[in-house]
Amino acid sequence: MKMEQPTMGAMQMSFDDKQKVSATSSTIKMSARDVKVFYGDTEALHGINMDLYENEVVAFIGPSGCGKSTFLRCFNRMNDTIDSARVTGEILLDGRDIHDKKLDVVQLRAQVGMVFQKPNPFPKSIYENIAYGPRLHGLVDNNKSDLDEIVETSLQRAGLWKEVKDRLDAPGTGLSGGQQQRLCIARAIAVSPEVILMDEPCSALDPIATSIIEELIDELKGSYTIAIVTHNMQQAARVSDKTGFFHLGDLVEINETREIFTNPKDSRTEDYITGRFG
Ligand SMILES: Nc1ncnc2c1ncn2[C@@H]1O[C@H](COP(=O)(O)OP(=O)(O)OP(=O)(O)O)[C@@H](O)[C@H]1O
Repeated sequence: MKMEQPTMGAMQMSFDDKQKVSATSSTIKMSARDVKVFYGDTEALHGINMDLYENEVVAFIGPSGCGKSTFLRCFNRMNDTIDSARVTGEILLDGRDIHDKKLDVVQLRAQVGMVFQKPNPFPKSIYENIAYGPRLHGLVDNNKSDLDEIVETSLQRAGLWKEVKDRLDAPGTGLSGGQQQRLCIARAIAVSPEVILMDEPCSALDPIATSIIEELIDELKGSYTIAIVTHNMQQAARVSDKTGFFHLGDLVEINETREIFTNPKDSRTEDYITGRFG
């Protein structure tokens, strides 16, 4: 995929235009402590430490293969689904170890929802795409009006309600790519998550659909903690409060997004954001 490589000057302008304000949240939602991930014998992540704060958007940037997606998947144990993957270290959600044997992984993945690169609605109606999770998690007693309300609220929060309210029985797969991605966000929202992980959620979308999702991310952070992997540095600058730069399986630095793009501490970060390597 082609990467945007804006200059520092261009990046500065986008900050000035938006007058982006630094994050103010101080409550840690999730923490990673000395997290390593191995695929077979290969160590892909070399002991990462990071805190995700409530109501904050953190962007993970870095060259292809540096471990951004692998690290993102640690927060809801999606690496468990990869046979060769082994995770060590500690990941805490509200101070609780998510690898605790008593913890229900299905419940964890509702609390820590995920949106993927390619929109992946179920081959079901728009309504059923949203209703499935709340039913599975017992959030409603199959009470139609409660379920209707969850479906409507979730679609509203994902900015899709107006476009689909008259065709809730139509297949989710019949929507445009951008609409499908918002459907997937609505599906994640429907099970009352606290954290939403997004793995390049706009990479398959056109610029208009991308900007709708970016606006949505800005709204959603009022209610959720969001971590987003992106190849697009302009996008990281637009949507995130903090940015972490990864390189060869290490988290080189994480800081306020403005700092990362205007005053990086590590020469590797500077080389990356100025397009010297990618
Ligand atoms: N399922 C897997 N099996 C074996 N190795 C894997 C697997 N998934 C990722 N890796 C390896 O782990 C390393 C990190 O990959 P990862 O996909 O996390 O990086 P990334 O920064 O998200 O890359 P990209 O930006 O290209 O998506 C790479 O060397 C990759 O080849």
